[in-house]
Amino acid sequence: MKNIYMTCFQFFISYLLLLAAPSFRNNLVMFAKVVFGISKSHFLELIRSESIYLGTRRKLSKKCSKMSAKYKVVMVRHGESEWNLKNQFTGWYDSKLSETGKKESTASGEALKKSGLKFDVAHTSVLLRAHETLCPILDIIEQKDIPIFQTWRLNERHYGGLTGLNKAETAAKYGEEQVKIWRRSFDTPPPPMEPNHPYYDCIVNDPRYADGPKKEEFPMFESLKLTIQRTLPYWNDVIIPHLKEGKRVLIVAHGNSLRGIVKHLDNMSEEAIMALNLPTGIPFVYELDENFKPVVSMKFLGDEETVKKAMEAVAAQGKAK
Ligand SMILES: O=C(O)[C@H](O)COP(=O)(O)O
Repeated sequence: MKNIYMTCFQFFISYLLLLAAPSFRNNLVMFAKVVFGISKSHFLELIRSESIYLGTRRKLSKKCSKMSAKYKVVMVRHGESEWNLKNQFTGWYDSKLSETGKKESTASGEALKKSGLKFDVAHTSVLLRAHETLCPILDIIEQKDIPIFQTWRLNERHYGGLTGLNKAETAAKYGEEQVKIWRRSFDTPPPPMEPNHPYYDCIVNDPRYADGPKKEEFPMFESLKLTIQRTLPYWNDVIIPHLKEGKRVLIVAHGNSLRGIVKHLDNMSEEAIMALNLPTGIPFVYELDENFKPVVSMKFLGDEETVKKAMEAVAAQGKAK
């Protein structure tokens, strides 16, 4: 009985705080503190992760639903790679798909087949894991003959000196916060890849880069901001013209090159994009209006719970074991 009185009292106090405190966020923080007894930082972290994933998307789809769609683009982050499996920073290292990654690619193809989506053109990076994801997809949807455009501009962001390091071990050494900054901050880049780095030669001298990037633009590290600076020209100069020609576009690329495109399309803030972790091998659909603004935003071809769990697993890769 005493507990019931106590709970009612807490709700009453919280209600008064909701009316009295100056900002809505502070109100919520106080409400959570009084009723659930959780700290401000914990509560803000909860708001951040939940609201970015659910709230922002709901807000976007509400805003979008009034407009009419003219273009459709489907994006897929490649399936799990061997280095994803070993939890190593990969960037421009050319890791192959793991066995799970191969199954994810097949599952992507099957999801696309089930949804009846067809394409006129596919765009991908020059990295094997993206190509190994795209091929079974096209096979399953019986569209092996469509033109495929490969470009370094859709490559994963270059992880610089972190390339090859284990993410959990790096978190244990430098702290989870630092690893989160390297992985998810908008404009703090990882340390550069120096010429004595074990993977420097195989990346810089890889013949597939003979036609670009130019020597002076060849990255030695990239933040998300820098990644967007080389991805967006491709979106604007190649993909948009294809859409304007009425082509249905499929993009198979990487966690961070796709995050850059998503940030651009959904006009996400630097803070909001930090919380987005794209899962491997689950296609997602954008429908765009005549001005290339989303009418349908990041609609995954997978059930919400599976997608959410897969996103959380990607976020957790940067935790110390
Ligand atoms: O390059 C990598 O290591 C991954 O493909 C993307 O990694 P992230 O989720 O740590 O940015």
